[in-house]
Amino acid sequence: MAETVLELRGVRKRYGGGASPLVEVLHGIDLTLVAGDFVALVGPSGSGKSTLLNLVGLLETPSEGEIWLASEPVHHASDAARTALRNRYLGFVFQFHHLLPAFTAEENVLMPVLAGHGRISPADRERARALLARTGLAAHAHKRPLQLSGGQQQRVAIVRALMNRPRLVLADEPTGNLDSHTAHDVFALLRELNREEGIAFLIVTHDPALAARCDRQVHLQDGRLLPPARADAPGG
Ligand SMILES: Nc1ncnc2c1ncn2[C@@H]1O[C@H](COP(=O)(O)OP(=O)(O)OP(=O)(O)O)[C@@H](O)[C@H]1O
Repeated sequence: MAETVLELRGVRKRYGGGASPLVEVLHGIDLTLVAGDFVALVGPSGSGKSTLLNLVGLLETPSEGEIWLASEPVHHASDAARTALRNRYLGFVFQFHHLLPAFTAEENVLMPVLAGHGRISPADRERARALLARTGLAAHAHKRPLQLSGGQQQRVAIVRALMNRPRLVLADEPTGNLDSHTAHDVFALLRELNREEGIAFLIVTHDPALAARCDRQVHLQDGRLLPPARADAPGG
């Protein structure tokens, strides 16, 4: 059986308190992802997708419930521990790539290595070059972000997310800023890297066509996950 990379048990998130009213936006989320999973997180605006991604990304803490990454409980981790856990287990891809404009593609890709280990080894450089070549960017490794197209910039951001060999990549509208043809290519690349590297992906997307290309869709509505649609259900 594939190794569990993420487990949420009864996760609730509330905002406010004190002078402002307390509002619960996630009402008891249970979710499991295993190695190699390729899962779309879908739901209407305001349903809680970003909140859920921020909790899994250890950018926020749950009000109740448990979050496990691999076999580690992370819901009570300190700020310092969360930073270390993020570097060890997680990669991030956002709608806007957030590449550093003053640095080349290769330097941008090496940033998480520097952040995680404090130094860059020859093996790290080799992995960076191999991944850039794998994603069709060999000739662009020494260019700065502004010298690259939108699709190329997003591929650099994807390579950057994979550098530390994460168990799980969290992608928030990773193709939301691209034209549909480029979005298709970038999504296909995510899929190939998922298969080749066995990394699990949790992808927030508003695009039903892209969501349909994932192995599984999890639907959030009003802060709750809907039961999975059954393939044998009428109309399903
Ligand atoms: N810091 C906060 N304080 C108070 N309420 C918040 C906070 N962050 C999010 N919310 C509320 O939580 C709910 C879920 O928001 P969230 O951004 O997670 O939804 P979403 O599904 O990602 O929406 P979208 O698709 O529009 O990005 C919304 O009602 C939002 O107003």
